[in-house]
Amino acid sequence: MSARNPGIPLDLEWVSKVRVNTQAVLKRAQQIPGRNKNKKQWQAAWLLRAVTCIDLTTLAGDDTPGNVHRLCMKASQPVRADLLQSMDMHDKGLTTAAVCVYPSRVADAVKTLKAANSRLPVASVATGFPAGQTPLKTRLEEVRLAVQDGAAEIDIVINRTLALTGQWEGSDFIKTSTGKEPVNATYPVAIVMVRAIRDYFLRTGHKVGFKPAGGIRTAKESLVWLTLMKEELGDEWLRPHLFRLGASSLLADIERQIYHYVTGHYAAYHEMPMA
Ligand SMILES: O=C[C@H](O)COP(=O)(O)O
Repeated sequence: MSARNPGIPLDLEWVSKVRVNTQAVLKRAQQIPGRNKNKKQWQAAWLLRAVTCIDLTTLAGDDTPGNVHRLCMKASQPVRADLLQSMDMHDKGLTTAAVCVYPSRVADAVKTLKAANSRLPVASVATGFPAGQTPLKTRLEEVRLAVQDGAAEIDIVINRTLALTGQWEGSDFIKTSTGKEPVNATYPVAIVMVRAIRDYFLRTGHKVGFKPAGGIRTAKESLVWLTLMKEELGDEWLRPHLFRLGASSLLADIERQIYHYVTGHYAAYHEMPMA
């Protein structure tokens, strides 16, 4: 994580002055997918970078200690060792950025990672995820309990009622969505959000991170997200302290593409077991 954002007094005049040129944003969003033309080893390098930015996530009602254990092991060794060896990346300590689970599964994740001698952070969604419609008292208690169980990062569902009525302040990271909505991370919305991050940085000097989440499933999409971040905010926002991809199944496709890069053919699904 980057240095904490101390926040600034809420300036609704600044907010109300923001204007978005919808047509220009939509045009820009259409262009970005065509802008990453990297081939072969450069593309493989970008895919490995994407892996380091993934919050490998399981947020299912039927999560168990068992599947959280598998998720953590996968996050600690996200790409098959023989593939990394072929790319001379076996000794770089490649991991995802974090694992992301429900508060009640934090202790399971922490236990597995500790046993595996991994320093990977555990992120917990909290505060009445995904609707966020629980009282402040229980929201705070949920955060306290997740931290007590060892969560290093908390994905807070903002109180949208307060946000819509202009009662909000700064944060360290902003996330597109919970991943549980019919529409989640989209490029046009992301462009508006990252430009707000840029404005905030220019005005205050504080760097806020960005996390698109929900429905990001293909290696190709991960490259588009990296391109968007690089072009809109610069190279520093291509690193896990300022950029995360919240995703449950993206890693599987990235590993398949890396397999293809290394071997020249696609792996059968049974050759790429995924947590
Ligand atoms: O924050 C993470 C998202 O809930 C994951 O969404 P996904 O299962 O569509 O990848």
